[in-house]
Amino acid sequence: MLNAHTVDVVREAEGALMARLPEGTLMRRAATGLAVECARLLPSVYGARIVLMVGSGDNGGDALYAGAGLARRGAMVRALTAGSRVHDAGAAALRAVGGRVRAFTGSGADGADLFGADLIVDGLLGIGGRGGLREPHAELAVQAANAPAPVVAVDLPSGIDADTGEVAGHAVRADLTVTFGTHKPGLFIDPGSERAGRVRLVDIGLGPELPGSDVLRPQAVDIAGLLPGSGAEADKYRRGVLAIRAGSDRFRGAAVLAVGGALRTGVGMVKYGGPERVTDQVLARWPETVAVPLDPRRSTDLGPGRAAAVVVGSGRGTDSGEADELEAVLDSDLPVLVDADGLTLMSGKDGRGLADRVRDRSAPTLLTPHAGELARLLGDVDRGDVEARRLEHARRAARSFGCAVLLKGSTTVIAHPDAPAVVNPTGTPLLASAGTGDVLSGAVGALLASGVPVVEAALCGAYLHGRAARLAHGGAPISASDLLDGLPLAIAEARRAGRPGDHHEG
Ligand SMILES: NC(=O)C1=CN([C@@H]2O[C@H](COP(=O)(O)OP(=O)(O)OC[C@H]3O[C@@H](n4cnc5c(N)ncnc54)[C@H](O)[C@@H]3O)[C@@H](O)[C@H]2O)[C@@H](O)CC1
Ligand SMILES: Nc1ncnc2c1ncn2[C@@H]1O[C@H](COP(=O)(O)OP(=O)(O)O)[C@@H](O)[C@H]1O
Ligand SMILES: [K+]
Repeated sequence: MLNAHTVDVVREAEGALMARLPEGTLMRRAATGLAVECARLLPSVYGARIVLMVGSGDNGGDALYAGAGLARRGAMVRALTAGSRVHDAGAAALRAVGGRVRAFTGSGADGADLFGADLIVDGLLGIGGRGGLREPHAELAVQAANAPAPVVAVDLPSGIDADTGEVAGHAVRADLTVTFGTHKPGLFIDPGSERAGRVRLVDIGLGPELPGSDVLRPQAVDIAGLLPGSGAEADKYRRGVLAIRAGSDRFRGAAVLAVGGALRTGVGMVKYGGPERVTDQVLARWPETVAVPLDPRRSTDLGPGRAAAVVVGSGRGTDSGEADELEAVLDSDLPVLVDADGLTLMSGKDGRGLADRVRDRSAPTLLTPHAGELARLLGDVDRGDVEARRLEHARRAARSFGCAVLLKGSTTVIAHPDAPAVVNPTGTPLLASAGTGDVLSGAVGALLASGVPVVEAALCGAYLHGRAARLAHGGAPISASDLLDGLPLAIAEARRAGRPGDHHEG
């Protein structure tokens, strides 16, 4: 797992470490690591034209010291400063080895330097950044984006919120981010993560000072360890029975996709309950399904044999019959995944108290909203607020409903009231098509039915779902049905990553 820590935690850990070390040690370590990564991006350091964008804080200091190191190796380094002051010692170090330092004015000469650079280093703002970029920082970010050179962000791209990934206005778009000591949550979560490019962590000795993570991001090997039936975990989980209450006469495909998602992820048995015509279609595509034609659907009977988990809501409808069904499912003592129309019913103000039923459950519950559904569940925010600060809103919903929440979208985040948040690294815009969410609900449901704990099941399901999208057609566009063919490939890939000596980065 990759770890991320918030700004307050990083500052406290840095304070404790700095108190034990000679002054300037940490900045020297950071700048050395930064210079090494910059050099790697250049065909030759000697003669390379490097432009540093330097803000008034220590982030600018890191850039200046790294620039001095590169100038010592023959690079032509220019620093364009923004803000009221500049890190004096860093500027002196750069000047001492022939680098130039001047204030950015937006003149033609500044533009020419940026446009003619071989490499641009963004040392405008680090963890001290607050709110949207002010001028002239914003103008520098725009000019860097228009220049052809690769951009390396120092610690994090300037203009993204380190704790949330929020971007208010302009932000630097980096090809590579060199971050120090630990990852910052904003590097994992969109819109920030999308600005960060590749992320490299430089060890500055902070590890022993850091508490447990605020946010985790798994790698392939972590997923391998969670998958039922793989290696040492083989007898930990018993492949169980999953009951699926998805799809309706209007949305028959949702049932077919959810059942397929479960079967392809691996489950002992799927029991499908729904209207007769939908059931026929599910059986035609997946004859291994045990079908329970239900009409009326309010039946609480989950069919023959005891289910180990229930998926409810995808494409199901929001009439009173479906509300009855959701109520009955929530009253069971089984792990329950509530998706789509189930979430709409929970947000309803019809006095049924479905949200309270979720709060009162003692068995695990997982809500799987997209940003619009989460906004409706929370009631006092809109979709845009949720998309801007995904982690904050997923956490709020997890606390409010006392259960696990998987927030779908450009970065899928998973929150639970009693656990660190987890961010899925495999999301891809390939998934942004109708029906992919139904596949996800089936896949996560299968893991729940196999006994995987709720946060891990959500994470594993989202991870495999994202990999399946890429593997199904080698990165070419996919439909939700294609995703079903990608799932076995994704599972095989994760298993390979779990074999000793064959570890992949996630
Ligand atoms: N604290 C430490 O021990 C270490 C810190 N390091 C570096 O220091 C950075 C943090 O340095 P600072 O605390 O000086 O903070 P920053 O360098 O991130 O920025 C602080 C300055 O930016 C200005 N500012 C804030 N928001 C702005 C906005 N939206 N638009 C324009 N200006 C804005 C502030 O007025 C302040 O002058 C880290 O990100 C990292 O790069 C590293 O050298 C490693 C060690
Ligand atoms: N821009 C995006 N980048 C990555 N993943 C996305 C994006 N948009 C949607 N997704 C993913 O696609 C799936 C869509 O699910 P959902 O919103 O429920 O749609 P549907 O109900 O049509 O299946 C989710 O897994 C979500 O995380
Ligand atoms: K920066």
